[in-house]
Amino acid sequence: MIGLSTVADVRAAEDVLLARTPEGALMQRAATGLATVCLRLLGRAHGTRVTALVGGGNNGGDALFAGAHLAARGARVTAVLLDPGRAHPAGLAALRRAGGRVTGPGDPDGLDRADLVLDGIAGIGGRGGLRPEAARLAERAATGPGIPVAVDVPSGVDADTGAVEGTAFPAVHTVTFGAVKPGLVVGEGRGYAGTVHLVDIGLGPHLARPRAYQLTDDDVAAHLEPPGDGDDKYSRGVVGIVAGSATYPGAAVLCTGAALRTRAGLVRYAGTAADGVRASWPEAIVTDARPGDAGRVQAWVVGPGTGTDDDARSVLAEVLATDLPVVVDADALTMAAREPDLVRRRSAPTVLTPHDREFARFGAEVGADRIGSARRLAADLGAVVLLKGNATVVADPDGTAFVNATGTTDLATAGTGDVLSGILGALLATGTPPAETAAAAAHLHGRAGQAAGESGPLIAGDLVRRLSPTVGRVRGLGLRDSGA
Ligand SMILES: NC(=O)C1=CN([C@@H]2O[C@H](COP(=O)(O)OP(=O)(O)OC[C@H]3O[C@@H](n4cnc5c(N)ncnc54)[C@H](O)[C@@H]3O)[C@@H](O)[C@H]2O)[C@@H](O)CC1
Ligand SMILES: Nc1ncnc2c1ncn2[C@@H]1O[C@H](COP(=O)(O)OP(=O)(O)O)[C@@H](O)[C@H]1O
Ligand SMILES: [K+]
Repeated sequence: MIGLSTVADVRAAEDVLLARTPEGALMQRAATGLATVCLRLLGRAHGTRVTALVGGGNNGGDALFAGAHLAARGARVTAVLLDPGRAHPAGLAALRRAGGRVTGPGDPDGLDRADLVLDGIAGIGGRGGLRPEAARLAERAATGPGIPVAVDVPSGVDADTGAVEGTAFPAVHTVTFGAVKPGLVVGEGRGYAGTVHLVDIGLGPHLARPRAYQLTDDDVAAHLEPPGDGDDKYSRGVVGIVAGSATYPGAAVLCTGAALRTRAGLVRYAGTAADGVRASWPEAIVTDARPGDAGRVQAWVVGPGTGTDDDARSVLAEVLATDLPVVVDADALTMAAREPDLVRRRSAPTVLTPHDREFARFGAEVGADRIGSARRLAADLGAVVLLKGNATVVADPDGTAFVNATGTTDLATAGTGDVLSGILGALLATGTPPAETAAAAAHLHGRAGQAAGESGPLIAGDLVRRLSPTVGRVRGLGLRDSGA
């Protein structure tokens, strides 16, 4: 797992480390790591042009020292000082010694010819939307030819939430120090950070235990282990699907197929789209009776395409009255938002899987702080909330959160959510902790999306078709990651 550390946690760890290291040592580690990534991106230093946008804090100091490293290797480095009176003195001196040029914000000509632009305007000390002069430079960098590289955090991005007010520096690469900050991987910030490179400056042992994580293939592989010698079709959990309707059988077919393709132990289906499911998936055990008559299961998925009429409501209430884990998706979310106590009174795990509009039905818009919003709803309902989006967020009622690292915008197509709930139900039936399981499902779903999107636009059925090879691939990558 990759821990995502808040600004407060990074500051606290830095304080401990700063007291134990010679003055300036941490900034040297940061700047050396930054220059190393820049050299890799440029391919060579000699003859290249680098423009550093330099604010009045330590983030600007990092940019100046990295600029000095690059200048010492033959790059033509120009530092544009936003606040000349407050530019990091030692960094400025180092850059000058190495032959770098220094200008002010009125003379940022270098931006139009740069091979690489370093954004050292503001890092974790940045507050609110970029000031006009900084915003102008960020916008010019966006249209210029140079590779935009953010120092620690793209300026204008809130490092904790990913919120962006107005303009932010549109990085293609972000070189971040000590720990990945949540704002680099979630919400709008994710789009501004590009590829995140983590430079180890020795903070690790001093960092508080993170409350948010990204899962890796290695972590997800642990949720996808093949059956053991002693397993049979029942032993690793049976999932029950309540989805679709006579008018909308598609959701039932996608959800059931996704469950089968994720962990094909045994999948039961109960609902009014039984004929469609039978025709598509002879492997599933199908009934058009109520969930209680479907046979024993270890987890339920309820909601995709069920509608919200009285019958659908009574089926939802029946499923939520069980002591089994339940995934509440789509139409079931609309009904649960009207009667949240159906969820609150449960003691078994519940996972809600809203997109933004479904989330808002529970009383508040998602807003710019997606992790915070998911955490609030999870705590309010005592349920895991999987908030879908470009970077899906999972929040446990205890505050632990996960931000998904996989996926593609190709997933923005009808029915892909039905596939996610099928995957999630299948994994939840194994009895693993619900929040991490939900995060694993989102990860696998994203990987299937990436695989299906490789050859062009995808439709939801392509995800189901790609699931088996994707499970195999994630298992394999997991083995490789863990060094086996
Ligand atoms: N504390 C440490 O030991 C280390 C800090 N490091 C660097 O230091 C950074 C934190 O430094 P600081 O605390 O000095 O703060 P920053 O340099 O991140 O931010 C403060 C500067 O940003 C400007 N600023 C803030 N909001 C702005 C806005 N909306 N528009 C325009 N300008 C704005 C301020 O005027 C000030 O010049 C980290 O992000 C990292 O890059 C690294 O060198 C590693 C070691
Ligand atoms: N822009 C996007 N980038 C990445 N993933 C997206 C994007 N838009 C949607 N998705 C993903 O696609 C899925 C859509 O689910 P949902 O909205 O429930 O669709 P449906 O109800 O049609 O099945 C979710 O997993 C979501 O995270
Ligand atoms: K920055």
